[in-house]
Amino acid sequence: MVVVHKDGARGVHFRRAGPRQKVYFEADEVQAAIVTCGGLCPGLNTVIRELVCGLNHMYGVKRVLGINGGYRGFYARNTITLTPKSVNDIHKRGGTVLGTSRGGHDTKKIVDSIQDRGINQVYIIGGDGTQKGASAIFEEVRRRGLKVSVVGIPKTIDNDIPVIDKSFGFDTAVEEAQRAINAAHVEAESVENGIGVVKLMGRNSGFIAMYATLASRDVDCCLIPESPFYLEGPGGLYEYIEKRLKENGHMVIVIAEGAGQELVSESVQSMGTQDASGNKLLQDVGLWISQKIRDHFAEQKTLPITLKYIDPTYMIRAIPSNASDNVYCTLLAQSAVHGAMAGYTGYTSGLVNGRQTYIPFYRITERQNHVVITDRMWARLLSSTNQPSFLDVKGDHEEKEEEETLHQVPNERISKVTSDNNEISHVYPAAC
Ligand SMILES: Nc1ncnc2c1ncn2[C@@H]1O[C@H](COP(=O)(O)OP(=O)(O)OP(=O)(O)O)[C@@H](O)[C@H]1O
Ligand SMILES: O=P(O)(O)OC[C@H]1O[C@](O)(CO)[C@@H](O)[C@@H]1O
Ligand SMILES: [Mg+2]
Repeated sequence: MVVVHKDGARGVHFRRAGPRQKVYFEADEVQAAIVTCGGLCPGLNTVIRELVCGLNHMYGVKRVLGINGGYRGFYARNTITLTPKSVNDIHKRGGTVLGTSRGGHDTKKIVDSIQDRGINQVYIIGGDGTQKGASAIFEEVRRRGLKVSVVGIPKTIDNDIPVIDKSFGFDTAVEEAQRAINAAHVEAESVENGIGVVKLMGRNSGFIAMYATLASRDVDCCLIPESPFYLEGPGGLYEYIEKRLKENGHMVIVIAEGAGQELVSESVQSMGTQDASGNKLLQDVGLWISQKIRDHFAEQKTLPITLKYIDPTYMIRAIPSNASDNVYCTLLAQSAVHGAMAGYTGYTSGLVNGRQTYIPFYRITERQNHVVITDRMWARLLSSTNQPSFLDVKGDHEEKEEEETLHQVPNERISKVTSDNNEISHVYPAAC
């Protein structure tokens, strides 16, 4: 059964991944290359391993090169020969055996290198930036009329790549985040009015924070970039912390690194810089919020708190992938190989509605995936933590007050629509 939204976009279908009857490349003419770009993610080595083994075992391809250190490795570094033997154990290690980098994408130099080395299959593993780079390589390869398959494999622990169900490594990262949350909870519940603050990755998308919170059940408040929050006044964070401490004696806050950046910039001078790939560098919201909470309760003098701040940032992405991510990485890599061997190009291998598919690059690069705070999952989180939605921002308050002052009806009588005849009748309130 196919379930569609009544008003949703129709007619977007992706080609199903898998082996094809007709194989475009002869095994001995294939010169494949693999590159990993952007930040680390659990499962990178598994994908590399399964690409090498898939090419070799399924199609008899013997020549596979590893490009060292991300995109710039195409023109600035030596390559590594990859064989099933050399990659045999790498899935047990975190990181990427090929190395990675940000920046350094020079389309012309990269395609020159592809041409010079006689590469005819390029497997590019990386996040949203990497897929944009892969798309530029694909266009340049096409412009030059080269017989080269350019294939993307989506990677990001932030889960910010659109269309696909989720990115590999995400489950592993969420699982590892549990350890930090658990530590924060143990610290918080061991003292009077203890607060544990955990900062997790997610610069534009709060998926890791949201799923880590839902998985844990120890988290009382989850703050993500998509849901602006405020500290002071009714419905604010300080009020909620006070309530939670009075109710429960301790609390845990999970905050995504991209949350509340506008608040931090108000009080800390913005660095206003970017990384080598052009991604905005963020302020440390975890440190900032911890200090704000400490200062607030110190000023109040009514509720002495103890706050512990845990920042497991790189720990959740520098680890090997768990069992389910290993399976997922294997399927992505095998699908990528089948597509390239069949002669497809300009696609990303991805899971869509539970099916392995080939997604044209432009679908992946046209937008970013975000937590939709009006959607079910965020509502489920709010029900689970019972935290404020922070939708009642100051502006809304003012509006509400204005609305309330409009209700100046004579207080003896109120209007009601009757359910049986739909006529408006006037009834007296029960208390009168
Ligand atoms: N618009 C773009 N066009 C071409 N290349 C790009 C573009 N954006 C980024 N890249 C290149 O892609 C590589 C990785 O980009 P980036 O550092 O943004 O990481 P990413 O792939 O988005 O992964 P993540 O954000 O998950 O760490 C870099 O080498 C960068 O130069
Ligand atoms: O310090 P680096 O390597 O730039 O990586 C940090 C960024 O990488 C990501 O993990 C995405 O890969 C983001 O969540 C984070 O902001
Ligand atoms: Mg990115």
